[in-house]
Amino acid sequence: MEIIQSEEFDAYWRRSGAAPDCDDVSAAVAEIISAVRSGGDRAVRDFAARFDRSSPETLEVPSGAAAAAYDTLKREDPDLIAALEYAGGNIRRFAEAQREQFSDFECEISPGIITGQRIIPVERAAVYVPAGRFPLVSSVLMGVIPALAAGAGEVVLASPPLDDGLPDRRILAAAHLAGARRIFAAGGAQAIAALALGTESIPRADLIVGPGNKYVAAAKRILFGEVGIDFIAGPTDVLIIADGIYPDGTGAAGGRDPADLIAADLIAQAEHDPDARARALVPDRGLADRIAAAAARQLDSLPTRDTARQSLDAGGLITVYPSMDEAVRIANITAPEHLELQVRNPEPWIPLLRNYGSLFIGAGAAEVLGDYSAGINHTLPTSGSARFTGGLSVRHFLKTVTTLRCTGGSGYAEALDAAEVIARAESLAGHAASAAIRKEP
Ligand SMILES: NC(=O)c1ccc[n+]([C@@H]2O[C@H](COP(=O)([O-])OP(=O)(O)OC[C@H]3O[C@@H](n4cnc5c(N)ncnc54)[C@H](O)[C@@H]3O)[C@@H](O)[C@H]2O)c1
Ligand SMILES: [Zn+2]
Repeated sequence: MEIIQSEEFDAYWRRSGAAPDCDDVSAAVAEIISAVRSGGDRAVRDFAARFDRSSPETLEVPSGAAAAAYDTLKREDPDLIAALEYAGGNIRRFAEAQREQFSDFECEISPGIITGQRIIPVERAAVYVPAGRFPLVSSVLMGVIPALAAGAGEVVLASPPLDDGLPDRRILAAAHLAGARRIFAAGGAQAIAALALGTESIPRADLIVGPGNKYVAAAKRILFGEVGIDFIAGPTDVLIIADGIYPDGTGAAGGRDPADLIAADLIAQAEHDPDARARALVPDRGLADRIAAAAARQLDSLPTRDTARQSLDAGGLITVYPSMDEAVRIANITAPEHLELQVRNPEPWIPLLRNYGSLFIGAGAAEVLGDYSAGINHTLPTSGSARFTGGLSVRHFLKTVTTLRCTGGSGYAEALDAAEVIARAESLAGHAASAAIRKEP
């Protein structure tokens, strides 16, 4: 991990940017997309043979396989099924509460002019579930449950095939539990291309959501427009703003150095991917050194230490800030996917923080709860895209469309007059005539 002073931050950021450079994969991904466009299923299978653990003859998972995986797992690993059901319940309750915030309405904004909004769910939503490095069982729940809460017509899922030609059976079980209709054994850019364009056996989706590595992210970026996407949910990142003091003000939780807890949260991020970014903002160099030392210690016994080390070596950063105002400034520039506010008194800072996917308020609100079980969504904007979007929610599966009704009256006449005048200014005589012909003679 690198430790810098806050006055060095701006230069660091200009040099390194929000995320590792993914431009290097754009050309390769564009080729994958065009191969799938012309070759359909066969191209998907060819790429699977190159990049995945198997190349399944049949891309669609047979119906019944997900239910069977669920039944088997319920016997063999009942704790996992119970945990997924618990998490799914929280995710569903939150998604349903979000859905209630969207409503149809009509309002007469001027006599005879009635404008309206209608909320219409997308017809077919596809959820991508990553499984290159780790089978992200939780991503099934995070994608499928909000889609169903939104009322999407059909929810399908794609995830890379393992050795047996099927997605990880825990992913299948979770898909059954969450209610995905059809499942495809396809991964990476080829899966995104197939879902966006349609192939012989994979139906074309209206919207693709879900996280993925840089190949998945690049494919979503390129195909956006031909298909709807949620946003770029690429290699993950976290920023922890700490003051080294626990909420009880003692400076330690159960005698434990806060540095241990901060290091644990940084490592939990770094273990995802060498491209993951784990960063902290701390008030003094001593705490920064203790975090770096704690991270080194904790890594030793971690099974995922190789990936975590690569990530921390490449972009792990602790910045020492002189004041909370400066910490807030840096946090807003960083626009992290996850922002943890591990400070004694978080409240005053919350309104000043503007760019993040999810905010974790206080030392107890661990990011891992957001990842899995608390109910908020873990599919969040990365690469600084929290500057302009929040994370996955029911909103992504809903279209806010508008309606117009005209019932005559003074407002109607005024609107026709104004339309005619503006049309003439644009030299669009046909538009002007279309307004004029509706006027009272
Ligand atoms: N932003 C979020 O909300 C969020 C949440 C969870 C996970 N993530 C991220 O999801 C990612 C998961 O990545 P993953 O790799 O484990 O799984 P993945 O399923 O995203 O990617 C696996 C696929 O990558 C493709 N691939 C691998 N090497 C390739 C190559 N050289 N050329 C072309 N294609 C290639 C393969 O087709 C393979 O199927 C991580 O980066 C993680 O940080 C993000
Ligand atoms: Zn995580």
